[in-house]
Amino acid sequence: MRFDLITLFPEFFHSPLQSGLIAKAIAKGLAEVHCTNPRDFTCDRHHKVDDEPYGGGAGMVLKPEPLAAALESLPVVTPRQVIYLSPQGEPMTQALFQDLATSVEQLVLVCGHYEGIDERVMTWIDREISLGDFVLTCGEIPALALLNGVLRLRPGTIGKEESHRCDSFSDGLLDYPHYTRPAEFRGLKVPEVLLSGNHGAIAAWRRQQQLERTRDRRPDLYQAWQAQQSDLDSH
Ligand SMILES: Cc1cccc(C(=O)NCC2(NC(=O)c3cccc4nocc34)CCCC2)c1
Repeated sequence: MRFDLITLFPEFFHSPLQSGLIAKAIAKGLAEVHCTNPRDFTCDRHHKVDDEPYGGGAGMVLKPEPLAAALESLPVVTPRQVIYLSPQGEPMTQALFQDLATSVEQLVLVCGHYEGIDERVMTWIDREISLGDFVLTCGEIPALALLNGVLRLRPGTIGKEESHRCDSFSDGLLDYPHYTRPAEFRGLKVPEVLLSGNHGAIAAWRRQQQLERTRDRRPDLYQAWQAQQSDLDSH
């Protein structure tokens, strides 16, 4: 899978691309990640990538020419999607990651800065996706989240030991609590069931924990899960 990051700050991605999951996937040839800087596509002496907003107001807007030129400079691998990371986008979910991981060979991720990008750049954008409803200073952080979430779902990227991790969330529940050695730490004990070796009881306890935590902490997820369950039961 090929990822193209359109970013004014390619150095932002240097360390994340050299560590962990992404580095392993790149080393295994499962992914290519390229950064393209719109500043390299400016024609003026000052390499201007932003300008004042028409209509006035504070802040600056990313100019359309450098972004469009950067996008048009990319090789095209199909199927592809050009995504603008944006607070106006559809929210990131595990289902969205699954969809992207299985439906495209190239993901172009456009990262905004300042107040955003000139609206005319949307001509080149297929989809807007958001990390969530809050204010950030840049689109690079959401881009990295999307890259990580999609890449880990591609076959071969993560070992078997990791793959169960998404099981709980892929059925829409929060995770159960995790423990490791020592069995007692500062007087804090590990739940007995986990030391029992009774795998049926352990699985039941974990499922119960997932349900309780989801019900208590995320009633929205819990309701969606219940609806999904009754759908499954009625078929
Ligand atoms: C709720 C709200 C309303 C108005 C502005 C902003 C805001 O944060 N504007 C600033 C920018 N925000 C993001 O890019 C951004 C932010 C959050 C999630 C995201 N998921 O993808 C990209 C994301 C846009 C251009 C550069 C940074 C946020």
